[in-house]
Amino acid sequence: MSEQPRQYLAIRPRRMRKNTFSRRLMQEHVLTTNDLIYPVFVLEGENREEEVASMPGVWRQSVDKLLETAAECVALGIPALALFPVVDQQYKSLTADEAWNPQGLVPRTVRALKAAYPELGIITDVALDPYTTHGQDGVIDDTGYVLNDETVAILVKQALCHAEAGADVVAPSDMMDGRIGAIRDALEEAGHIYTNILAYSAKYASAFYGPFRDAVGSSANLGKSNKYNYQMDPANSDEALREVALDLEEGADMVMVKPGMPYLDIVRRVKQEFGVPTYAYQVSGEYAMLKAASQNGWLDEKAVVMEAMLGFKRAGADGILTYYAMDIARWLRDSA
Ligand SMILES: NCc1[nH]cc(CCC(=O)O)c1CC(=O)O
Ligand SMILES: [Mg+2]
Repeated sequence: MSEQPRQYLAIRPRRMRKNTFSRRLMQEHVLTTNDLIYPVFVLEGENREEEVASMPGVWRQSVDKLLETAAECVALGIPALALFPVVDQQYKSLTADEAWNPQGLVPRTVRALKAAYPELGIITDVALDPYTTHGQDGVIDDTGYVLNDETVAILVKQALCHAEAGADVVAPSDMMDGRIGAIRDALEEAGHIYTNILAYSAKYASAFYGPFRDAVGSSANLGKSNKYNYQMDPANSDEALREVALDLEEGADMVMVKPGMPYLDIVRRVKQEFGVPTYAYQVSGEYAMLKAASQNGWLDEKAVVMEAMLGFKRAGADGILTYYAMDIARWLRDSA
């Protein structure tokens, strides 16, 4: 006996999608300005602004100009900036001493930003690549291998220098082992008990960092070498959980997954497993892709950027570091 076909569809998922009100009621995730961290590039001098060739709309700015950008971020309600220095070649060395110079570009910029906009969160990058002549994130031996413990000792000085300048959050992005614990101990000992650590726990050896290395001028120094002996293999996922577990045990307050869009599975697993504040970095190459396609008229920029943001939120990110932060904040404001 053949089965009778059903006469009516009891379940029609499209019913809920038919009207705007029910689509709104059914919406599971929402992006707000509270989710945004804006990465900025600072350089020496006054009244200087240079657009990054491979990142149209992204600028390297001297501190006075950066203060104007910060004012806009405050007005737009962006919670925090992530600061990256463009260091003059003359200050680079094998031992990256400039990384912890209290009069260096980063501490000077932090002091200026905190004095002008105390409520704006300032996140500093803890890593040696802007300060080494070879562009690696740490100090190297004569084979070019990045030395772990020697590097961590310098990262501790760098993090302390940033905290003393008033950074709210120090963000080690170097992937050395044990640096979170060493930095946490040093901060506690120095009385900086409220300095947050945002650990780049799962940072992959990614080709999507290309435009960033142009922006800070480390790509020429790096040449043909790579970062495979400290950044993670894109083939791995369990390893990310082990890295996050270690950084949390060592005293990280927040963890970062980087890059973003090709690694949303990692964001999801980290958030699900640990339930800690989890961030994703939509990196320079992701920005460059979306920007280039939009400039060609191949993609609708606002639509794809907002869709990408919802992807991060769905995956479980509590916030997104994105070069689009100011554009997004304006779009959110104008559609409110
Ligand atoms: N400490 C290195 C660092 N800090 C920020 C980025 C990349 C950020 C981006 O691509 O937007 C990188 C990657 C790298 O050069 O290995
Ligand atoms: Mg680690």
